Amino acid sequence: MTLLTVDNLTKSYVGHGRHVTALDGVSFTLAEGQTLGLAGASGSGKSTLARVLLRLLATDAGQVHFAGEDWLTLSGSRLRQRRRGMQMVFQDVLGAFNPRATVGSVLDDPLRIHDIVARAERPREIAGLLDRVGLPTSYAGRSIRELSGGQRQRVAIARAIATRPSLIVLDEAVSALDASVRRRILELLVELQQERGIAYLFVSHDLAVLQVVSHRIAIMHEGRIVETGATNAVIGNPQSSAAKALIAAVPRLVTGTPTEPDPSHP
Ligand SMILES: Nc1ncnc2c1ncn2[C@@H]1O[C@H](COP(=O)(O)OP(=O)(O)OP(=O)(O)O)[C@@H](O)[C@H]1O
Repeated sequence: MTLLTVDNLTKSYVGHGRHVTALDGVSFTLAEGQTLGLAGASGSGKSTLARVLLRLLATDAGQVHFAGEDWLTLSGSRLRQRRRGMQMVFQDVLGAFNPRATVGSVLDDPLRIHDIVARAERPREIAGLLDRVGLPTSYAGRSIRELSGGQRQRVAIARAIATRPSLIVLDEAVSALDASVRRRILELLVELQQERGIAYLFVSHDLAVLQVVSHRIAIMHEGRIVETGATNAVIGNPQSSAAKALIAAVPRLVTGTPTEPDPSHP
């Protein structure tokens, strides 16, 4: 079943005498429980697309259907209600929080705002979320600033899954992490997807990361999707010059091996 349909999205930034077309007629679909990897060089429009989908940024034109709804026209209480279905993990989303905020309060927010479980149940739910992302439950009392980058991303993932979403948009979610930490976070994401049937839109400039998690890959270049296909077809036999350039930029990429996404080979 199709979960997300993006149709002809267009977005320009205007200001300081400049006009930049960041999205130029972007269309794609994403099925339930699947991962679409969105790759592209810096400035190709990936973050703009992620922000438009999350309703953090308005689009100029185009449509999005998400979970059967006309997503970009939702507003007010209906939008607030439906946001629980689409969550995000950004490069350092927790960096935007008050650094003194505790892990427990960061996880309590979505549970309270979206009324996921009764108030009395929340501490147990928070402990379960921490445990699921591989953190000790005692971390609920720690402040965000005490955590390493990898631990922060685990909390960000726990926060994203707290509302039991059908889609998580990840924007360079593992890019700032060391290779071994990155590999373990990718494994966790793959496990969570298999367990819970969550779809991911996984934005990264790094095709080696996308190869691990993606069922399909879309390549962005100058605001357009210039190529899309099954992960190993795109990596093994790229058609566009943008895809070829991204592949050339990752020497460790395993090309020409038609296998399923495998979390043990990042
Ligand atoms: N707030 C803004 N004001 C003006 N131009 C912007 C703004 N945000 C992005 N742009 C421009 O829009 C284009 C697309 O940027 P975007 O950040 O979406 O690309 P990206 O592929 O995510 O790149 P990166 O990986 O470097 O973040 C770029 O040319 C960028 O300079």
